[in-house]
Amino acid sequence: MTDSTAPELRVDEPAPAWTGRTDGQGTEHLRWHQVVRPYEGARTEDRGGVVFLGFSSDEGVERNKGRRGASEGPKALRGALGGLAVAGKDSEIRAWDAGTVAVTDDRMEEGQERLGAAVTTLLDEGRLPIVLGGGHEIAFGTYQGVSNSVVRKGKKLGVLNLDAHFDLRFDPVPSSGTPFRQMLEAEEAAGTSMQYAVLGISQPSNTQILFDTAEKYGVQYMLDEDCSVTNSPEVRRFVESFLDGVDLVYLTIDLDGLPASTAPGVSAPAAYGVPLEIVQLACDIVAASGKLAVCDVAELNPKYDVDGRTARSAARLVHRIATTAQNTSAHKQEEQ
Ligand SMILES: N=CN[C@@H](CCC(=O)O)C(=O)O
Ligand SMILES: [Mn+2]
Ligand SMILES: [Mn+2]
Repeated sequence: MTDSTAPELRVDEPAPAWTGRTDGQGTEHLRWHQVVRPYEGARTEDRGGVVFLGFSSDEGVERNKGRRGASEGPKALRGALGGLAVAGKDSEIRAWDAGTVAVTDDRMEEGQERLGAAVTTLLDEGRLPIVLGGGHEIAFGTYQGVSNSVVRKGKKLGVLNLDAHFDLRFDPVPSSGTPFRQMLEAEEAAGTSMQYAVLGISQPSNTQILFDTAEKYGVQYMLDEDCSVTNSPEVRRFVESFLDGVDLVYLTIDLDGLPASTAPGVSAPAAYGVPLEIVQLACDIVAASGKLAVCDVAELNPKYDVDGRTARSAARLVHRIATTAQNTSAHKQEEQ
């Protein structure tokens, strides 16, 4: 049973009904829309499992001079994931939808705080929160959630960003381009320790000052050009070495790290990009490590998507992470 004194999770929009093709009710027919149930806070009896949480926001991308539309990302991602088939014969997948935190008007910071509070509640209950964005300002909300959770206490946090961009901008106004600088500054102020790593950096999409900032903060990164499928052993080494140096991981996926052919529905499509195979490999390694605390997916912009490609790619990654993480001991139902 969950702790009846645990705070209720507060969102702005309730979980929608999940939909998708239905082939039958037996476990051999299962798709995600038949598995995901509305999350009921302290009334949700067992622990563990995955909880999806939407973060609907355009404000960070707007402030960062990008293209609006990511606020519709949670809806598109739920829609794409709903129709995917659950893996395996006797699936142990347990998944809930807690609804959506929505940024209204320009009140982005308030939304990030509400997202953080929701993520903290879920982490403190032993869940794996998977947050569906929303612009990459989602990251400073998710980060607040993990930082304030009991799971973080005394642990070195690793933040792995799969992204073409560092998002370490020094702009005075927070946006989708600043969350990791905000985190690193918060860690400095709190005297806590965090390692930031990025897979897929596009050199032409990041000015020299961003590389200088990355160096100042000891950021580990690999360029998109070095993330080809033939170079997958080096990618594996990079991710494993990052994992070795931290206790707990926050994995954040910015879909603009994928090639524009795979992910056209973003504010800043990638001319080069990291192949889906490699992004999935990184996700697999992290999800199977037992260190994954929380994950989010950012920048899905259905307005610019083509045939739902970006939503489908994102859904496939979420499917993979949720499945792999639940097959590792860390997120299996606690045996008490
Ligand atoms: N979160 C996105 N960040 C990128 C956007 C780049 C662009 O719009 O071209 C950045 O600030 O560098
Ligand atoms: Mn990006
Ligand atoms: Mn980003």
